[in-house]
Amino acid sequence: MRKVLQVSNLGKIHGNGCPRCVASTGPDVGSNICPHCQSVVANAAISFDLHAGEILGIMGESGSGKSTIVKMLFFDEDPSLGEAIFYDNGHQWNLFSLNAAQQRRLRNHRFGIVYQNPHLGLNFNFSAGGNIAERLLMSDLTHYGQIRERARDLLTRTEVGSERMDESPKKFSGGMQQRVQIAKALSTSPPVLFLDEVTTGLDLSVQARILDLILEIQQELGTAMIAVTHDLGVIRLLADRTIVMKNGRIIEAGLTDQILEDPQHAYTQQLVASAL
Ligand SMILES: Nc1ncnc2c1ncn2[C@@H]1O[C@H](COP(=O)(O)OP(=O)(O)OP(=O)(O)O)[C@@H](O)[C@H]1O
Repeated sequence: MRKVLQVSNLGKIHGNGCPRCVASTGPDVGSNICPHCQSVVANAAISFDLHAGEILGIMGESGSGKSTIVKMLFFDEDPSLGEAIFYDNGHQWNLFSLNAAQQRRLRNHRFGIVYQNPHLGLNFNFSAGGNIAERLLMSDLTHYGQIRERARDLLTRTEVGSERMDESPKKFSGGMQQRVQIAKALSTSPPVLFLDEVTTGLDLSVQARILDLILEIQQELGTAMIAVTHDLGVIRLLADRTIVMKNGRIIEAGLTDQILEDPQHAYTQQLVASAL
């Protein structure tokens, strides 16, 4: 399958860091805090590929470093270590060597993100349609009629309903707000979509419908996605392949079915057993 992202040895250290940070933290030590300099090694030695059209799950307990991976790839945080290559229409972008304008361009055109907290993904002072328009205006589409048409389409497709286009998302339920975030992220037809705990905190039936929508998008648009979650149910339903994290490191990676049926690492075995 065609590769869209190649992540190599990525890592993030909060604090001054020291030469012993990486070797002195991780699952073998049971901590992500460097005993020598007290820096937090949010993650290190993170390597994986993302292929066109697949959903890659990143699973692990709170604090294991999952969200930090997505934050670095979406340029919300600068990495301390490693690199990532984005393969796009014959171009290869070395993500962390790009200047700020190039990074902004990728964020606005080629990557989309849906956050757990809708306040991070949406501007609650704008209408649902206005939120989509805001993203489209940062890309190439500037014609008012075309923007409204695109917003209407997206809100229909994500089952928010085009009749609610001019309402603020602050009046919407949590599930609807996630749908508006998804519509906004999809507005530029990005080949890569990042999903950070998108169903956490929602009712189970609402969660199920959002997960169905995500699968429909994968099937219809062939969008490659990275889905960060601590929920094994979400992994089971969405992810083709899964990475399991603990104390800032990948402890297991492979096809989701294999990981769930025959987990190799003791920690994964415990996670799977506790969800049964
Ligand atoms: N700005 C920061 N300064 C210091 N430590 C931080 C900072 N941001 C994150 N961390 C730490 O980095 C580690 C990884 O955080 P991250 O948010 O990636 O974990 P996570 O697995 O996504 O957890 P959660 O599911 O709770 O969001 C945690 O120990 C966290 O406390």
